[in-house]
Amino acid sequence: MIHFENITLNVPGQTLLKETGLRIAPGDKVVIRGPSGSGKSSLLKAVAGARPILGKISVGGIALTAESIAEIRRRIAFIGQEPILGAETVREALLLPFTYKAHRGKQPDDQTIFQTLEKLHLKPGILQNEAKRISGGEKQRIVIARALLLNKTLFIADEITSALDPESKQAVITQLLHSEFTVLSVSHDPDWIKASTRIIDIINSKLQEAEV
Ligand SMILES: Nc1ncnc2c1ncn2[C@@H]1O[C@H](COP(=O)(O)OP(=O)(O)OP(=O)(O)O)[C@@H](O)[C@H]1O
Repeated sequence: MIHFENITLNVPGQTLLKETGLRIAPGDKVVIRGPSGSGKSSLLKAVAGARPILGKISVGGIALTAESIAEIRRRIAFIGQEPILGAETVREALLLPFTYKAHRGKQPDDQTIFQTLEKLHLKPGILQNEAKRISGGEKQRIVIARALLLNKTLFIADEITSALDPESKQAVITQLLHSEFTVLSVSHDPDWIKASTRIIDIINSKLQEAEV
């Protein structure tokens, strides 16, 4: 589902990561661990074409290039540490993709929206809130809700449980990790790591698979 081949991640004056290969298969739940500044977030961003990286990345058989970035982003649900919802209210943010040509006419009804929010331990009242005023953990769950409503199956998630209360965290773990989805994540949360199927540590600028 995601392949990395001969990748090198540089910051000025330093190589953070140099790796010959990593293959993530459909349905894998991969969590990346490593010290602060080791390049975990950068690696996730590189998959979405949002961080320069040397080497080859492919997603669903499509090689990441300047031309294919838009198509790859359409396939991925990227949940960053501080999502920008890009709309005035939470409802507008949630339904934003359904105003685009690719999803027009497929807007979910209110019942489906409420059920999706409930799965993520969010109350329907949040829809009326100003998008920029909800908490970071709520923003991340709205991005997940949007991806579920769009039937996305490939999730890239950067520390998405660190700000959550236990019930919300369990809801997110159930939706993303007890699922058929493919998930590439960064986390230090023991519950998230336990529910993942593969653990990869960044050690001395290399990716090293750990025992699960
Ligand atoms: N767009 C960028 N351009 C240049 N350097 C960057 C960029 N983004 C991040 N960096 C640098 O790359 C390094 C790795 O950052 P990254 O956020 O990937 O680390 P991380 O392992 O996710 O850290 P943390 O656990 O603290 O979030 C840091 O030194 C950071 O300053």
